[in-house]
Amino acid sequence: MKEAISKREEGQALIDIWNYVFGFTSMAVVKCAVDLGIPDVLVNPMTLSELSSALGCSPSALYRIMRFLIHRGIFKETVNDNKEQLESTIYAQTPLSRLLMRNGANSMVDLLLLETSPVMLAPWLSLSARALADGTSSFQAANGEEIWRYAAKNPAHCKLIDDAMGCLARITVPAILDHHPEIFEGITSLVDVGGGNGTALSILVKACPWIKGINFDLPHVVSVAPHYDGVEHVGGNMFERVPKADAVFIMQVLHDWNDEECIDILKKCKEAIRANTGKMIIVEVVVNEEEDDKYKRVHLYLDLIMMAHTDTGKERTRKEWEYILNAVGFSRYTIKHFNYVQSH
Ligand SMILES: C[S@@+](CC[C@H](N)C(=O)[O-])C[C@H]1O[C@@H](n2cnc3c(N)ncnc32)[C@H](O)[C@@H]1O
Ligand SMILES: O=c1cc(-c2ccc(O)cc2)oc2c(O)c(O)ccc12
Repeated sequence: MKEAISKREEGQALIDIWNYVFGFTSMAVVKCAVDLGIPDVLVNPMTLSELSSALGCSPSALYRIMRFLIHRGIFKETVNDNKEQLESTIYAQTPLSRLLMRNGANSMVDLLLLETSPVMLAPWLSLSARALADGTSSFQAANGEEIWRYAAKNPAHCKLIDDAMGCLARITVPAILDHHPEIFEGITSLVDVGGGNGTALSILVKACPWIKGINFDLPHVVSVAPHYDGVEHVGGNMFERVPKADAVFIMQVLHDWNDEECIDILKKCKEAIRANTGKMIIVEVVVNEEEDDKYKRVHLYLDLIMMAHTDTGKERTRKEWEYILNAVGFSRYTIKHFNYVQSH
């Protein structure tokens, strides 16, 4: 019996291994579909010939791309009810492809464009045993600078990062407001440290008009940030000084840094919050090592993204966050969970 199981497992392994040898194909074909604009064009079901003429691309190549994406559940193929047309099937959207529409609800396009950019892909190729052994930053090995200095010197890439983070903020901030609106009660001013182009704060102050928002990031980032009512952009360095406010909000920033750097950043944040009644709001992933929850794969992806894209960043478990919070002197804290997605 045991031998039969191991034979079956070995057989399955010979199939599964190809997911890792050719895994990049899925990302590349999804990127191709987004570049072609297939999710946006296919708002109404179309035949292959209608889609290829709408996109201006070869029907034979398009057929093969759609065949792959349908197999992965990104589009679907249904019976063509229009009997006047020769083609018996039509292509249609799915919930997955709607997330790849450039202006769709919860669009993930800007994050996909960041992750599939040559600058962000290159570090994965230098994520070698040597780099892991001597702690060389893969991003720096591939691009010559650590990510934030690189972004300061390359405005186009900085925009890719800012747009990607804005795309995430449009998903995470509404989820935070939906699950935990009480967090923002009693706050009249809030500084978003590492707030990027201000997308997160623009959503927050719209939902909480009693809050004055200060979007704090590096000078080269805020200098090109759009105007938002209720949001003041301030340039600076979070390792030196953070603008004062009732509350400090810091989202997906600490995971870019090691423990000592996080402690330094949070000490500057602690100095900035209103004495006695001020509030520190940290939005980060908490890796659940005990059980396999449905977000664990995303959290582990993210941890490796930090390994590839930052010098010292990582995702952290509850215990690892508690070490940092205690080291900063936050004796009292509450960990509130929220799901990125509204799992109906
Ligand atoms: C991963 S992004 C997070 C952006 C935003 N909080 C969000 O979640 O959408 C990290 C941000 O930290 C900013 N940052 C990096 N080093 C900084 C520093 N020394 N001072 C202030 N901001 C910094 C970057 O410019 C970037 O906007
Ligand atoms: O490439 C990234 C992606 C993220 C990221 C992705 C998804 C999330 O839910 C949160 C964050 O964060 C990054 C980051 O903080 C960074 O410094 C560089 C790259 C990325």
